[in-house]
Formats: sequence, structure tokens, C-alpha cells
Amino acid sequence: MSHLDTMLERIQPTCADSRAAALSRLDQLTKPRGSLGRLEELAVELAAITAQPLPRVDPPAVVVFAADHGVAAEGVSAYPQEVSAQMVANFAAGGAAINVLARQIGAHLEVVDVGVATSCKGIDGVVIDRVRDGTGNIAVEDAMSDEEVQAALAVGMRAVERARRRGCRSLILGEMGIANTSSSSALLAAWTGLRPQQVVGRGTGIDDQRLAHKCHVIERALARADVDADPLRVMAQLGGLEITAMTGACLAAAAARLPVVMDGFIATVAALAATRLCPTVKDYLIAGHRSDEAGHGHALAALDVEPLLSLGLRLGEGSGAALAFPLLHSACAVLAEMATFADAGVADEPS
Ligand SMILES: Cc1cc2ncn([C@H]3O[C@H](COP(=O)(O)O)[C@@H](O)[C@H]3O)c2cc1C
Ligand SMILES: O=C(O)c1cccnc1
Repeated sequence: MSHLDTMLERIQPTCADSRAAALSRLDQLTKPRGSLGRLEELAVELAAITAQPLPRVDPPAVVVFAADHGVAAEGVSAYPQEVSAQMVANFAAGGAAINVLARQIGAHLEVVDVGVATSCKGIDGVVIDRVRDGTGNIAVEDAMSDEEVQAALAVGMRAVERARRRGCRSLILGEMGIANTSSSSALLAAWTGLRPQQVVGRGTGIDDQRLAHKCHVIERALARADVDADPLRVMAQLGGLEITAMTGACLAAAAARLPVVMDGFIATVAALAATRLCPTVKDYLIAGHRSDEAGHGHALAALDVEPLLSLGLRLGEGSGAALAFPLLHSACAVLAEMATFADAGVADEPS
């Protein structure tokens, strides 16, 4: 049995008893029923995910998976490929946006080189768990072999295991990889049947001319691929190493009953891939935000989830998920710390 099959077998439905206990307690707390809106839904979801009537999400772990994309050679990004490795060094030095946001929420941050074109070996503090030197250019060849997809999934699973051993109770998945909005668009188009024009966005900030070119590149990739193949084969043809690692991490998190806060477009497509391998994973996912990337709304709709925030972000790295995390913290605190009507001697029926 493969590593993946073992993981898929371990994924169980979320806990109905803890969900019911959290729902019942919320209705006894000193507030009009349902008045904390989405925060109440979040508390209930977290109880069901963790199988704890009083869930805890602290401390969170942030894992940033980094890799390169052969399709960068088509000129689909506003930035050159070298930026992926340079940003890995920046993560390691603590200077990127996600470093700041992770510090604010008390998260341990780990950066994993899954396949940056030029190895990040030697950069202090980076986990080296490489599958290959970047992917193939999806416009002309498969991104990876089937074996490499399995290997990249396992990279994500190992990262979750490390986070668990450190005592983390929730997971924020981030990515760094120049041109990864192209791979994500191709995957989303393959799985939803949407046209490239609907799912391709400006990524790092490309102009209209480059956007039209990017759409054409994705059309070439889709024309070459068998989009009806099984999800792993589609990932091999059109995906990315860091995207696949995030998929593996979603599966491992669900198996371990860890809530996953999804970040932007790329992270959401990776989570969508996980649900195509195991639909139950969906119940372990919390949509942190809606990014400005054109395809993100479609990816969230494909998962049938509503994001917590919409801040016009278009960064990735796990930044939007880290910004949403305090809401999870608040949901848990309200459930655990608010007085009940009985405790506080407050009349619990409207007159
Ligand atoms: C300095 C810098 C930091 C980033 N951090 C995240 N991204 C984001 O931009 C990339 C995707 O956009 P595209 O497909 O257009 O290349 C990914 O690396 C993503 O994480 C960055 C991009 C840059 C340039
Ligand atoms: O939504 C995202 O995650 C995103 C958008 C643009 C560039 N990088 C990431």
C-alpha cells in the first residue's frame, strides 16, 4: 500500500458529537442566539474538526513550500525565476510578509525547499526535501512524473508530522514559486471546465498584454493534457511541486484532525486537489480569505466555501491565512470563556 493510500484510509469524518456539544453550549452563552454570526459557525467547525467540544488552535504552524515552475520560461510572471530562491533566503532571514504575520500570531514558521530550480541547500534554517529542480514547462511537457507527484505529496505529509511533533494544533499552508499562478490556473480549469480567461489572473502584477499571453500558454497546456485523467495524473501534467506538497499536507492534516486555514489562489487549488483525492478533507478546511487573483473566487466556489476575509491581498506565502487566524483564536476563546446564562444569572428567554 502506498504512503498516499495509508493516509487516505486514516481520514475520518469530523466529529458529530463535538459539533453538537459546541452548538448546544453556544446557545447557553450570554448573548442572543446566533449573535456572533460567523464566529459561532467557526467555533462549531473547529469543535467538529478537532473532536473537542472546547477546541484549541494554538499554537499554529506556518509551512511555506517553495519550488520552481518550468512554465516561467514562457514569460508568464512579472518576476524572474531567481526570485523564488531569493525569497527562500528572505524567509529564512525573517524578512518576508509571512515572517511578520507568523510572529504576530505566535506561529512556528518552517520553509521547505521542495524543488527550487537552484537548490536552497546551505541556506540556514531551510528544510531541504527536494523532489527535482523545478517542474517541466507545462506548455510543452508534463510538470512531473507520477512518482514525483507521490514524492511531493510525501514532502507535505512529513511537514505536517514535524508540526504535530512540535505540538502545533492548526496549520497555515503557504507557497513561494514564481509562475505558480499559471500552474494553479491550469489545474483549476482542468477540474472545473472553466475557460482559461476565467481562471487566469495577473499574479505578481502582469500587464494586459502579458495576461493575454498567459491565457494562451494555459490554453496550450490544457490542449496537451488529458484533463479527464485521475487527479494525480492531472497534477503530474499541469501542477507544481509546492502545490502538490500542500495537497499532501492537507491530507495529512485531515488525518490528524488539524484544522487547515487556506490562503490564496494557489493554496486553495492545492486544497481542491486534496478534496478530489478524498472529499472528506473539505470539512477540515477553513477558507482564510478571498485574494484579488481572478481565479480565487472560482476555486472557493468549486470547494463551496466562504472566505473569512476579503482584503484585496494578492501575495500568497500564507499571508491571508495568517491574517485570518486570530478569528479562529477568538472563536475558541468565546466558546471556552464566555459565561452561560445560568452561571451569570441572566434571563435566557426573550420577553
Ligand atoms: C518578491 C515576491 C514575493 C512573493 N511572495 C509571494 N509571491 C507570490 O507570487 C508568485 C506567483 O505569481 P506569478 O505566477 O505571477 O509568478 C508566487 O511565488 C507567490 O507565492 C511573491 C512574488 C514575488 C515577486
Ligand atoms: O492568491 C494568491 O495566493 C496569490 C495571488 C497572486 C500572487 N501570488 C499569490
